[in-house]
Amino acid sequence: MTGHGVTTAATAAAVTGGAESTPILELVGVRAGYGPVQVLHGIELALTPGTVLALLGPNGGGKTSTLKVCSGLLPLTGGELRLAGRVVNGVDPGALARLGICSIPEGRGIFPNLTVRENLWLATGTGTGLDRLESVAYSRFPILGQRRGQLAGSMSGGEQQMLALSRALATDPTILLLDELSMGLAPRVVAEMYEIVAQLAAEGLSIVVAEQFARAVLPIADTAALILQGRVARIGAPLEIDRELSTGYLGG
Ligand SMILES: Nc1ncnc2c1ncn2[C@@H]1O[C@H](COP(=O)(O)OP(=O)(O)OP(=O)(O)O)[C@@H](O)[C@H]1O
Repeated sequence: MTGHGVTTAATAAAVTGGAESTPILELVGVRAGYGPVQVLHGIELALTPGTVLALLGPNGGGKTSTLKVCSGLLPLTGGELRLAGRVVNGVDPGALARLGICSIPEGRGIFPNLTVRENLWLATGTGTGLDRLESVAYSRFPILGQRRGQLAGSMSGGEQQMLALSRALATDPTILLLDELSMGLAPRVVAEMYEIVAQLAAEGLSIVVAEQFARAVLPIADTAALILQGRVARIGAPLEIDRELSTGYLGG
C-alpha cells in the first residue's frame, strides 16, 4: 500500500480485469523539470494494454524525461500520472516497479565488468531468484546461456540489450519502458531487437519506447507520438506520423 492508496492487488485486478479501453498508463497534462527549469509542459499520452507506444523526436525534446516520469524517477510538478486508472503521482520508483512498471534506461543499465550470470544475479535484489532469472534469460535468448561466464561488456550491443531485457522480463512487468533501444546497434540488430519488442507486446506486455530513429520503431509501433519541446506535437497511427516525419522536422 502506498501513501496514494494504490495496492498491488487492486492494480493487478484493474490490469487483468479492466476494460480494454482503460489505458494501462496515462499521462494527463504532465509537467516536470529539473530544478527551476521546466522541460515537460503538459504531456498527454495514453498506453493501451498490450500495445507499443513510440515516443519520437529530436534530441532534448523530452522523451527521456517523459519515461522518467513514468518510472517515478522525475517528480511531476503538475498534471497526473495514472496507472490502470489510479493516480500514482509521487509514488516512488521502487513501488512503481512492484506495481509492474519496469524501465530499461538509455545505455541498458548493465555492468560491463561483470559476467552475464553476475549481471543476472544483481537483479535478484528485486526479489526474483537467480534460477528464474537464468531460465527466463536463457530460454528466450539461448545465446546468453552460451555466454553466461563472459563479461557483459565484451558482448555485442545486441547481446547486451538482450541481457538488459532478460533482467527486466524476469520481474514479470506489465509495462516496459525502453529508452533508445537502437543506441550503438547496427541496423540489422536494431530490426531484430524491435521484432523482440513486437513479440513481447503480442504476449501482452504494454510498452513505451523512446527512439530518436523513428524508422527503427515505426514498423512495430501501434501508436506514435512526436515529442517536441516538452509537448506532444503529434500523436497517431505510425503511418500518419511517418508521413509527418517525411515532410516535417526531419526534412525527409
Ligand atoms: N538531469 C538533468 N538536469 C537538467 N536538465 C536536464 C536533465 N536531463 C535532461 N535535461 C534537459 O531536459 C530537456 C529534455 O531532455 P530529455 O533527455 O528528456 O530529451 P530527449 O528527447 O530524451 O533527448 P535525448 O534523445 O537527447 O535523450 C533537455 O533540454 C535537457 O537538456
